[in-house]
Parts: sequence; structure tokens; C-alpha cells
Amino acid sequence: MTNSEQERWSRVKGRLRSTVGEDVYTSWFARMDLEAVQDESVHLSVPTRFLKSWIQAHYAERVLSCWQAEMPEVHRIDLSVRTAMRCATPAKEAPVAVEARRAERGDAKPADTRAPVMTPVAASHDALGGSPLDPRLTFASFVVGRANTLAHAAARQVADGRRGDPVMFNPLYIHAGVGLGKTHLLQAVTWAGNAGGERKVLYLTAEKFMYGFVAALKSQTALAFKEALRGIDVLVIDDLQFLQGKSTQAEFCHTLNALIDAGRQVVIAADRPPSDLESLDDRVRSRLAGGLVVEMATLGEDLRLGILKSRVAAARAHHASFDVPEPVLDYLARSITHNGRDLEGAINRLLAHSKLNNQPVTLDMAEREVRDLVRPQEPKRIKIEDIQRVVARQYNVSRSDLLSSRRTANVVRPRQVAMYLAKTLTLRSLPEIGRRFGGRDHTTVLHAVRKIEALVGKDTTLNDEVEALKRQLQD
Ligand SMILES: Nc1ncnc2c1ncn2[C@@H]1O[C@H](COP(=O)(O)OP(=O)(O)OP(=O)(O)O)[C@@H](O)[C@H]1O
Repeated sequence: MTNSEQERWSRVKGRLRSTVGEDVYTSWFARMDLEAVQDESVHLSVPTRFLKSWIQAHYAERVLSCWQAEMPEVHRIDLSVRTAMRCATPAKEAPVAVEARRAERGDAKPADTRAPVMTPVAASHDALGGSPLDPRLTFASFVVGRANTLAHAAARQVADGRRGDPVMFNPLYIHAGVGLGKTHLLQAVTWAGNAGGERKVLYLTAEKFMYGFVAALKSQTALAFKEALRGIDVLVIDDLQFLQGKSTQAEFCHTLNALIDAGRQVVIAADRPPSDLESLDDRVRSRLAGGLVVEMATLGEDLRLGILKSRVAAARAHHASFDVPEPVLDYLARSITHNGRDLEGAINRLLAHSKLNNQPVTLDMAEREVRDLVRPQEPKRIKIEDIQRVVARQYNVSRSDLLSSRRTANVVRPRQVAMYLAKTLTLRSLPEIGRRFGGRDHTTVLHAVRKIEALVGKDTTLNDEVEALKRQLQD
């Protein structure tokens, strides 16, 4: 960009500042950059999609008229979102970790507060042909709680590994429902793993892997593509459920095998466990299941509160006057139960509303603004047959085993779990549950319920199994 364009841009910003006022300017335009001036169009960029849509919806005309005051020939403003790499530099944009209570008490805690060294990481990752990385998705901004402790620890271990270290679990396979932090964790591994400069960590979405491979095949550079992939230390693949096509899958399988056999680490995320990736062939599924498979559970209330606090802290880095009182945070954490994306959306709305109307955030305002993000609490009606079917599948027994009088351990425990779920997820009485489980006495059901209640408090594996079953039944 020429000096005269820069000067003109400074004058346009000055005009904008005086038309909208200092506050609005700082909130919405301070991070807007001039990319290029071409004929009658000016190309500007902002770091987030949210800023882009807000400016387009509310200030497009004003931005244009400020430009026209400087350059009457301008007829069009193009606004785009800067790629993650370009906006990664400023230290003030480093994610802010929040103070929270300890995970041992079931609470969420910030993972660590190391500020990532982003620019060189982004540049070298870019050179490797990786998918875009979001500078906000780091370990520092990832909130750890009961739902994701294991996944976080495994991811941290991968990120902290050094070239030549023995690989502990390969591949590391993380699965979770929508918006529960898979991409966040995978990108955190990529940022942190690349930070030392010693290893090459490549983050690719399955789609990018697919198109990269297809493009390489077309341009007859497939061999180079494969070699490039095999030359990296850690391959991180996101959204594996989208991997389609026989030849891409075969290639993925070869790459996976080649990397694992060469002692390189592979990290994968998908929205389901390997066994449920129906479009993949058996070889790939079994290779995926052969490492460490970790599920991230739905976000508990403490974790949701931790994420909200972290988002508010991050927003305050740019909007110092923005404050969300504790009761509002508690309300949001209690009512927005679905996923991390909705939590982020809620904070963005409160920020926008309070900035635009110049009003403090109150409980009333929050209730109004996030109404559509609050899901009705009405529980889905669950049938005892569904419970029996899902439990039988989980423990690899038949439904008739659950109803039978067999007392071998591999049947007794699933039967008790199923009775426990029948009591906690339906309104059926103990005698009725007994009848539906092969005509058992209500005291047998009571014994099973108490037994599992006591065990889930002590045995985390069983607790996770029970939680996963509940989710399957409630989804
Ligand atoms: N533990 C967490 N700590 C901080 N932020 C989180 C956490 N979990 C989720 N989030 C936030 O929630 C939003 C959605 O998370 P993310 O994109 O990682 O989900 P995902 O599991 O990859 O979803 P999808 O299946 O749709 O790809 C992001 O803004 C992310 O930063």
C-alpha cells in the first residue's frame, strides 16, 4: 500500500471517529484495516465474522460516505474477514485465561496462561498447507472441567512432546457432540506443538485433506502431496466424519499407517466414535480405535460458567467497560446448556447490546437477548425398551439377557445399569420397572438403583459410561 493511501486511510478513520463518536469507533472500527484501493472499490478487513456482519448491517453507509468525502470516485466498500494468520500478531489479542475453582471439586479451571507465540507458527503452518488456525483457540483459553479432563491431558501431552520422544498413544482420537470444543482442542495442540519450532504440526480438516489429495491427483503431484504429509511430526485431522470417497479413504489409511509406523503422532477429532464412522472401511476404523479414544462429554454447568467468564475476560481486553454481573453469568450458565458456540453467541449479543445502547448488562436484558438460545427444559420421554436396547448394545449383551435370570457378572452389571436408568430417566415405579425386567421384585430394582448410585460416585469409568448412555437416550 502506498503512503498516500495510508494517509488517506488515516483521514477516513478520523472522519469515521468524529461521525460515530470515540466509543463506537473503538468498539467497532479500531481493528478495521485497509487492504487495497482499486478503481472505485475500497477493500477493508476486520478480524471476525461478527464484526463484519455488524459493520455491514449498521455502518456500511457511513463508512462509504467517509471514503467518498476523501475520494469521491469510490462507490463500493468490500469488507472481508482477515484470515486467522494475519490477525494473529498483536499481544493484546492473546486470549485471557480466567480464574476459576479447581476441577478436583468438579469445577472448571483454566488450562494454562501461556501466551502463544503465534506469528511464526502461523506462517510455517501456512507454508505446510494447513487449514486456517484461529489465534483464539489455544490451551490458554481452553477451560478444563470434568467433561474434558482426559482429552485435555492427552492433547497437552501430545503438544508438549519432543521430536524423538516415544509416542504414547497413536492415534489420539477425540470425539464429542457439536460445539463441545474438539476444534478448539485440536487447534490448541497445533499452536502449542509448533511453538517451539522443533516439530512440524499440521492441522487439516478432513475436507481440506480430501481436496488437497484430489487436487494433487488432478495435477499429478499426488506423490509429492503424500511425501509432504509424511514429512511432518504431528498430523492433526479435524471433522473426520466428513472424509468421503474410496480413494481418499484409502489414501488417508496409507498416510495414517505410514505416519504411525514411522513413530509420528496423529490426532483426530470427529463427532462420533470410530466404530460409528459408517462410511469408513473396517481397516481404517480398527486402526483409529487402536490408539487412545477419548470422549468429551456435554459441558457441565461449571464448565459453561468457566467458558462464559473466559469469553467476558477476552471481550474486556477490547471493551474495558464491558461487564457481566455474576447473577447474569449464573443465569446464562444454567440456561444455555447446549454447546460452547451458543455461550459465545450469548456473550457477543450482550456485548453488542450494551455497547450500542450504552447500557449496563442486566438480568432482564440477558433474558431478552438470549431467549432463543435457551432450550426448553422439557425432558424427552424415554421408554424402558429404548433403555434396554441401548444398554444391551453398549455392553454387548442381548436384550433377552437383561430380562433373563442369568446371574453372570457380564449380565448383572448391565442389568443394574439399565434398571438405574429406568428409574432416573422415566417416571415408572419400582414395581413396574421390576415387571419390565423379566418380572423381578421391586426390592431387586431398588438394590440395583442404590448400587449404581453408589458406584458412579467412585468409579469414573462407570460414571462416564452411564453419562454417555444418558446422552444417547436423551438426544
Ligand atoms: N472447554 C472449552 N473451553 C473454552 N471454550 C470452549 C470449550 N469448549 C467449547 N468451547 C467454545 O465453544 C465453541 C465451539 O467449540 P468448537 O468449535 O471447538 O466445537 P467442536 O466440537 O469442534 O464443534 P463441531 O462439531 O461443530 O465442529 C468455540 O467457540 C470454543 O472456543
